[in-house]
Amino acid sequence: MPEILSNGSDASSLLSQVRGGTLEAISNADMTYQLKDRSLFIEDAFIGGEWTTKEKTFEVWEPASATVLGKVANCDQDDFRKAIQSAFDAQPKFFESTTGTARGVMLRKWNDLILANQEDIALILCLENGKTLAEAKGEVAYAASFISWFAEEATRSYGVTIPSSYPNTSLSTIREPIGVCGIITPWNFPAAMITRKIAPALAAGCSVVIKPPSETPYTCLALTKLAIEAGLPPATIQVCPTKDRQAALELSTNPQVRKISFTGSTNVGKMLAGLAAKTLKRVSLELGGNAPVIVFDDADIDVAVEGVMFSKFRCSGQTCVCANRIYVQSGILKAFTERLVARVAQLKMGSGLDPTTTQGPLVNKAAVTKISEHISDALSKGAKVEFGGISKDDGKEKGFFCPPTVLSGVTAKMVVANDESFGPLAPIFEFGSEEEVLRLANDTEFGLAGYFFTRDIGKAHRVARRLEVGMVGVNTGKISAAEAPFGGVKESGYGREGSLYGMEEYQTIKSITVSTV
Ligand SMILES: NC(=O)c1ccc[n+]([C@@H]2O[C@H](COP(=O)([O-])OP(=O)(O)OC[C@H]3O[C@@H](n4cnc5c(N)ncnc54)[C@H](O)[C@@H]3O)[C@@H](O)[C@H]2O)c1
Ligand SMILES: O=CCCC(=O)O
Repeated sequence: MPEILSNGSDASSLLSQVRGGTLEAISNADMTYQLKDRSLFIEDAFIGGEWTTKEKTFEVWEPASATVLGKVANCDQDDFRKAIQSAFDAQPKFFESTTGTARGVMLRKWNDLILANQEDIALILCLENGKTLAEAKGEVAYAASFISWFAEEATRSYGVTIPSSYPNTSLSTIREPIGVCGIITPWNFPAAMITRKIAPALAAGCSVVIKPPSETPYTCLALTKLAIEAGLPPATIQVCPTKDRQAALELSTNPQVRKISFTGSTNVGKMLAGLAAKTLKRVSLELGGNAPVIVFDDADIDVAVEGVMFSKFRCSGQTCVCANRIYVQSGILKAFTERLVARVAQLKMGSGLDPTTTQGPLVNKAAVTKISEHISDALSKGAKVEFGGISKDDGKEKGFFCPPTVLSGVTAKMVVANDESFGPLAPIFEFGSEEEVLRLANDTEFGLAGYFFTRDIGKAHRVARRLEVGMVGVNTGKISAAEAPFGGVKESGYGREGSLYGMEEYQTIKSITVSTV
């Protein structure tokens, strides 16, 4: 196996300077990183418009050094109840006292403050999530793009007039905020998964109670501080970090919450939807994926390789829309595999703070173990390692590092064909015909994203329609943007985020019939 892990030890010495919530200055031989605004590193909950210190805390880890970064307030059920009550009281006042334009102005200001603090937020995000600083900066900009998008959409919340079948009667509709929204998000995009939900909720006039991921709560707390500075009424945003999952379930059961928006794993999503059904809450679910990438014989191989690199290795493979299965047609299998391996060999694993790193660590040890298990299972059933391999745990390296790996000869019988790896594992399957690959690609309970590469325009339209997914990339691995509807079909969930549809998820339609006599 080639030597990939080059600077894990640098990472650990570098990160050893920021233990225990003293995130002041981080430096190594080549660079000095410093939070310009130290007050963005917050360990409290935000309940009822107040920063709330808790005696009980939970540890947040740095994946790059496998050590504790700090300790954050661990909210209990009572905290959730208080937060929900406060959001419930604040919401009608917020909607009635603001126009869509006024909410848009606040959101715009929040967007501007986030961009003004992009470097600080990216540093916090990089430390708690592990992704590279460059990716973290990209995520902060991506997160802000949802806020600026919904700042505009806030002014475009239209009703319709409907010709009434009754004489002398006018019939029209208005859109109203659904009420208090419970927001539960994962660690892989600590900023963007939150803004993609709360920007449309606030634009619609809702209030929100957020349970940020316990692995990455700091980014959410920094964003919240800036939201309040931007003028959003404090009680419209409540943040309850917790490691107590039972306490967080209050969001799914409390009748004052009218909507749950969840991004995360399919099993947890199903459980939350079941609980929310008891009080008939509206639910949006952005769940797991098992994205196929299909490379047809007629594809431009370089374009396909770059598309796979982006889709597979973004956030070290920990993206719900990441390529999970790479189907390559027989005629170009050898050429594609060689070029993909050459590109993967250029990746460099290490601390996200090192500017030469392209692949940060995975979120925790369990994530690394899962990839090792997928590789072992595939090898035991006949797959071959083209690059990388099982992560060596020789005790020398700290951090949850996992080498980027390419496997060939992968088949539908292997675990990786059916289970989301959520890591830097690129398994290559060979296929013969379009019909065969569509059957294989759709043979999964998931349906989030799918990608394919071809230069045949007829095939492009045909295959895009036949893939059973919510989002398709044709000749590209880049499909995410504020203006693009984001969401899945089948067990990847329901509801759409971003785009012209995103705000509808947080609104109800009221019809008003007026007799004009
Ligand atoms: N479709 C999408 O848009 C999208 C985006 C990102 C991640 N994901 C999916 O998320 C998964 C990875 O994220 P994860 O491991 O953090 O998922 P997860 O389901 O374990 O956790 C997601 C969130 O739910 C909380 N949670 C977990 N169990 C809970 C419980 N019993 N009660 C209340 N809250 C609970 C977590 O603390 C976290 O905040 C992957 O499957 C990935 O595909 C989907
Ligand atoms: O991981 C899921 C979300 C990533 C994205 O928005 O592209």
